[in-house]
Amino acid sequence: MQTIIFNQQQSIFNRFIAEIRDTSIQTDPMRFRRNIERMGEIMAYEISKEFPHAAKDVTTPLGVASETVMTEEPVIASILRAGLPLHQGLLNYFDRAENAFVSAYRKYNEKGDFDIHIEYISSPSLNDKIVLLSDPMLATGTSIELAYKALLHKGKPKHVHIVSLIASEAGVQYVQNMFKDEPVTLWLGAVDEELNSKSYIVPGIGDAGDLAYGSKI
Ligand SMILES: O=P(O)(O)OC[C@H]1O[C@H](OP(=O)(O)OP(=O)(O)O)[C@H](O)[C@@H]1O
Ligand SMILES: O=c1cc[nH]c(=O)[nH]1
Ligand SMILES: [Mg+2]
Repeated sequence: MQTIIFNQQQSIFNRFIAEIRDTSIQTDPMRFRRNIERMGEIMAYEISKEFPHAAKDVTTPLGVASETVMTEEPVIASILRAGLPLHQGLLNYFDRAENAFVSAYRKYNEKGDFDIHIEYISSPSLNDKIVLLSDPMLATGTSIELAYKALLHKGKPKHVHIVSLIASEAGVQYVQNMFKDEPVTLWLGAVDEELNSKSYIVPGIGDAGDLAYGSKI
């Protein structure tokens, strides 16, 4: 399984990662969402290089141009709710994609432990499709795992690109182990060392869903 980590290279992508981490910039939720969207756009561009392409003749006002263009559209499958701005960024470039949504949230008990609950799924057939499974945070990896298993009820993709912005080392290992024999590629913005006792990524960014959409009760 191939893993690509964007902030290991120098590019403007790293400024967007830095901004979503920065508490002085996190006060602007529109900028937070838009930075996530912009990273989704950059990732879509890089992922598109892996797609099948073929030559196509295009009629211009002055003649015919041959361009090598993508021949297949993905299904973009995102985990609610923090996945929404990343989904939009991917969709801005893969603008003919089909779309799927899975709800996953941490349900806490009195002891402070939590389970991941999946209650909603909306998806086209995934049989033999290229699927982009997106969620900005990959902490323990459980949400990705359960969302993927739920999506399998909608068909078996031929390739899955997991797209995440901030991951923990433990989460990356968990996902790499889970998908080691599968046609899966892991695209990550940055990998952080730690998970704290509440399974938040450290230094991370905090709660991505709350930063994008406000706190919930
Ligand atoms: O890898 P994991 O340990 O499963 O954690 C990552 C999950 O946590 C966040 O969602 P959250 O439960 O905060 O829901 P939200 O998007 O509604 O805020 C995030 O968007 C992932 O889905
Ligand atoms: O660090 C984390 C972990 C899970 N979900 C988040 O939003 N942030
Ligand atoms: Mg959250």
